[in-house]
Amino acid sequence: MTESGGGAPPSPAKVIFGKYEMGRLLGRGASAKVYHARHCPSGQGVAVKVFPNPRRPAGCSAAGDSFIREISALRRLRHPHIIRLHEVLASRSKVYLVLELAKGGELFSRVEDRGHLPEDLCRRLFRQLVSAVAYSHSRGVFHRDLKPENLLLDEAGDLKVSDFGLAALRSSSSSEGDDGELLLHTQCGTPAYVAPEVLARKMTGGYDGAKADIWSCGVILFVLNAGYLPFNDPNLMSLYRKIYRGHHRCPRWTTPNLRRLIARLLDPNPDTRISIDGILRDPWFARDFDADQWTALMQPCEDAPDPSGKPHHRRELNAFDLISFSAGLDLSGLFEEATSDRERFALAEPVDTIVNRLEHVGRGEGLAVRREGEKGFSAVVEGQKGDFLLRLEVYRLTASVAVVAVERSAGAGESLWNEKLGPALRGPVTVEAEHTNTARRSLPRKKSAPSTFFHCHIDRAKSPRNLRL
Ligand SMILES: Nc1ncnc2c1ncn2[C@@H]1O[C@H](COP(=O)(O)OP(=O)(O)OP(=O)(O)O)[C@@H](O)[C@H]1O
Repeated sequence: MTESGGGAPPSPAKVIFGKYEMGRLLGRGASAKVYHARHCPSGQGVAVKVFPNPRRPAGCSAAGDSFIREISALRRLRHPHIIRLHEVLASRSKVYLVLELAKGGELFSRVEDRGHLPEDLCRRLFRQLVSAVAYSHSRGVFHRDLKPENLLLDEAGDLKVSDFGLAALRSSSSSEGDDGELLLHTQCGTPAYVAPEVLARKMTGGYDGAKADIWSCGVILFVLNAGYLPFNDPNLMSLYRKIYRGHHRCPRWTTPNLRRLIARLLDPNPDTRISIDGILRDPWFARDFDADQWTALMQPCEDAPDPSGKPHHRRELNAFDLISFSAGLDLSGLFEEATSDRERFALAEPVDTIVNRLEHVGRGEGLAVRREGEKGFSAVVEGQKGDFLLRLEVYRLTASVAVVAVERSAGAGESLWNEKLGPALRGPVTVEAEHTNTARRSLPRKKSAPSTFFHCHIDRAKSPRNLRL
């Protein structure tokens, strides 16, 4: 939702992480607030989406899940009509997504202002939307919350799809082209834009994320052309009934070809609903269509130099990887303050190297170090009389990156960790932040440690030139 009249900034000229000057509130949604900000070194305008601390149980719409989904989705996507994620920053209490700024605001406001849009403009925006959706699907990302409020505009009035907080991702292990196998079960989205099979998921045992997004594109096309929703009712059950039936009435100015395409998009049966390929062949969509431009738009964008002008050295791990590669691995501890008996941090080393070093140092101190566990590695360090001192769990994130979880007993365990094992394990290899020589991406060990415990940089990519539809 856009803030009318502009909200107050979080605090006057507040600069976060030493490089983003926070400005006015651009909008707020269920899970986050979005601020205008200026990247101080380059002066470039950005949008900073601020999520609260995700210390919460998993769920479809709450903030914790939402930002992980959004990061995971956006890191796969580089497309001129999808909002670009520049950087992820985190403090103990908040996660910040630094996003490309959409200077033109929400498409929704444009439709509200003008009542409805002329047919040629509908076609241009719809093509841009379909190109973004087709590209996302080809990269295994299903948006699941497509609606005009999530469609932003840039300065030139071109479309930018945003808010992937409800997206579903096909696991990278599944092969390309098996979209049909990704049957989803979670009911997400905004009722007026949600496909009938999503509402009926309990009966069908799942739905196809690609077909559900295509339905939402149909609702959006209808809204652009009509200026009102195809299915609307203050009573939710009546609304659902209208959606199941798929009955809609196009305004009188709708041309026959557009009417036919809308009917094929708003087909309540996902099996007979038009596919992306069908849309490309549709006469209304295909009018003056440039197939070469389309093909180019489906290619991932190339990388571009860092906006700060510094050479960018891509590292194997950054905070962003920590979050988005963490499926199945509980990294919630990374967002909690370290306590005196427990902490977690990441190391840019293979699991085996870490455990070997732990054994080496531990034995040098006359301690027993036992390896155990199958999930990742657990190493238990015991004192000479067999009393428990430390438990370390070392999880593999990538071949050369691991997360270490430490639990220690009070007294001897704590001093052993602080004075010997901790420094020996962390050594000089703790993952360092991009653009800073001193900051470390490990959790702070002591209360005096800075509140920023990691940040990362995400490659910016060039938009292919002349590829706007
Ligand atoms: N990149 C951006 N550039 C400009 N404005 C933006 C940007 N991203 C978001 N906004 C504004 O902030 C509002 C809220 O953002 P967004 O929809 O991403 O938040 P959310 O909490 O994920 O929403 P939801 O309630 O749909 O989950 C948007 O509707 C839009 O007005």
